[in-house]
Amino acid sequence: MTSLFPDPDRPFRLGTRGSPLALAQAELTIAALIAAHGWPREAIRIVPVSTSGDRIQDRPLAELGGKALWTKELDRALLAGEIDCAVHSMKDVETIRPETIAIAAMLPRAATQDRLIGASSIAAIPEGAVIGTSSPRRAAQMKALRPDLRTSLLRGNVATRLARVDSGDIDATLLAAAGLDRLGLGDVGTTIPPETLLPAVAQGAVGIECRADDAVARALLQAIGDAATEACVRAERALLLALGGSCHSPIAALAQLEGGGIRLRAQILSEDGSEQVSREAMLPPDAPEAGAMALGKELLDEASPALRALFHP
Ligand SMILES: NCc1[nH]cc(CCC(=O)O)c1CC(=O)O
Repeated sequence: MTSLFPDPDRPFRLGTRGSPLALAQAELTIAALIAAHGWPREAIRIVPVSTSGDRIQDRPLAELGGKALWTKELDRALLAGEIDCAVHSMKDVETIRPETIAIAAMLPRAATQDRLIGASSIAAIPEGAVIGTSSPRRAAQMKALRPDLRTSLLRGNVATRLARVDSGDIDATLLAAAGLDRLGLGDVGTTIPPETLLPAVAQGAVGIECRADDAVARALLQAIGDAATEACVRAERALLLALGGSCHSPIAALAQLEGGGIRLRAQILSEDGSEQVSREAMLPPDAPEAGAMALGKELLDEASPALRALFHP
């Protein structure tokens, strides 16, 4: 299609949070756009946008209002026409987006697993040790596997979290392998397989949003979208929607292409890990949403009333 870009006077403005991980994800997006469209680097300008999630570090995300903390300032800049697209970790993007904003593309998914920092395996974590995490999923999963462990709130960017383990403030933590890899920390920590720790919805996926009515940006971004990633993340997000979709409740899910279908594994847990329900389903890759939502309902049907009460479908 014909487009305004590249035009040195009108670069494609790419909005991103300013954290090192967000900037690394912005650079991956820029590399994909350059490769797809043959643009010079100057055709794209990074516009850093500070979000409430970046500014408030001392309280759990769930308490502060959830994932909107990562998106609302970027949404505003997008809708105000200050940026042409916004790059996000899909894990941090709310399940229900404004109708005026479209998820135009997702980059090929990176590693989906968590890595354990501070011990060589979950079994090797000392008795009674403190796991730093701000994720209800990780806290519940660790307590399910090791009821002797305690958890303490750990927020901040990846470097801050690693430093808290190094300083001995906490004994161990879990971080997304994707984030560590993107920061050049591929050798940090032990990768835990999904059979042991099922990851968060959309972990490892980078999504790029634009205004829903911006056909030019949408087409430019669609060229860098990875269909397999988009189908799998759509399935995981539909499951999250059926469960009431928030980061307040311990929910884990992983969709992967397998033998021409999508295999969706899902788990919900009580906050202390004492109860967990796991289910999986094979879904059609072209329309996984209905089956994913049905799987979410199955999980809730199987849960005790106390566990079900954590969710708001
Ligand atoms: N909630 C923070 C967040 N959002 C996305 C990632 C990692 C990158 C990804 O999952 O794609 C992280 C850090 C972490 O969980 O270790």
